[in-house]
Amino acid sequence: MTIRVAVTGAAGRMGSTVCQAVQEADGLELVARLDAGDTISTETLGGADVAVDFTVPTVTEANVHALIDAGVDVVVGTTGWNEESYGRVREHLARPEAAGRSVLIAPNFALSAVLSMRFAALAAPYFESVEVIELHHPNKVDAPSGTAVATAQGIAAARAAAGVAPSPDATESDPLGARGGVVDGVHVHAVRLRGLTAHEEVVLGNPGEQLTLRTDSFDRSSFMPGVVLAVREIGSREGLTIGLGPLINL
Ligand SMILES: NC(=O)C1=CN([C@@H]2O[C@H](COP(=O)(O)OP(=O)(O)OC[C@H]3O[C@@H](n4cnc5c(N)ncnc54)[C@H](O)[C@@H]3O)[C@@H](O)[C@H]2O)C=CC1
Ligand SMILES: O=C(O)C1=N[C@H](C(=O)O)C[C@H](O)C1
Repeated sequence: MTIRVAVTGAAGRMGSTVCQAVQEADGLELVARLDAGDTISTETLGGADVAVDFTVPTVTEANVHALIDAGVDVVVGTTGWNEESYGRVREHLARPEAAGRSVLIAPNFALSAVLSMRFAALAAPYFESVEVIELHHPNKVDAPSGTAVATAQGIAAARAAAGVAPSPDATESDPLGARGGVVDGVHVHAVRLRGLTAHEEVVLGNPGEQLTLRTDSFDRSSFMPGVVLAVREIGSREGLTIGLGPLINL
């Protein structure tokens, strides 16, 4: 059976790459390309079964609610989500009129990044210190990256479950914010550099040793197998799924 796919943010870097990947994938058909200024409705979605949203953090939540109302399942790669916005989607999906609808929201669809997040959570309880450094192209509008936030949250949860103390840090003065942002107690640093695409390092330290986990998306093609998998699988899932991990037994 063919899965009909609409893309919101279709003119963007990710959206246009997704359109091409959908057109090249067996069993998928691209039926609508929407971007800023286009209304989301049953008509404009062109009979889609699934919509893929790669827009901007300020609009993605509204798009997801509109897409659920328009009767499609939704795969979301846009960043900017948090527990409150996840909660509103869960509440929407629980309404009778949304019965059977599913949403998957993943901060990163690249296998290397998904595995790196998992490895970081596994390693985090075994080290005194851990910090996250994300590095991206300078056109990115949000910092830190959604991946870095999710990585830090996973690290913090693993350390809390294991009863590990906070990373040691004697800093008393930091007028410029040079120690970066802090997500659930984990320091996160953002680099924006022309020439980069999407990269992340998790550095973990003990006396006399360091573990570095690094993931590099050199090209947006790295995200496409995960997006296509999510499009294929979303119809057989219920409610809200967060991350690609559950689809690949991670
Ligand atoms: N989950 C993942 O694996 C990945 C996630 N991302 C995230 O995807 C998002 C998009 O990234 P890029 O494609 O690089 O950005 P981009 O700026 O190239 O594309 C965003 C597109 O959304 C459009 N847009 C803005 N408002 C809209 C609206 N109301 N309705 C429909 N379209 C609208 C813009 O016109 C633009 O074409 C970002 O949040 C980024 O962090 C990026 C790469 C991988
Ligand atoms: O904006 C990007 O480019 C990316 N955004 C996502 C994020 O913020 O984590 C995923 C990937 O890092 C690329």
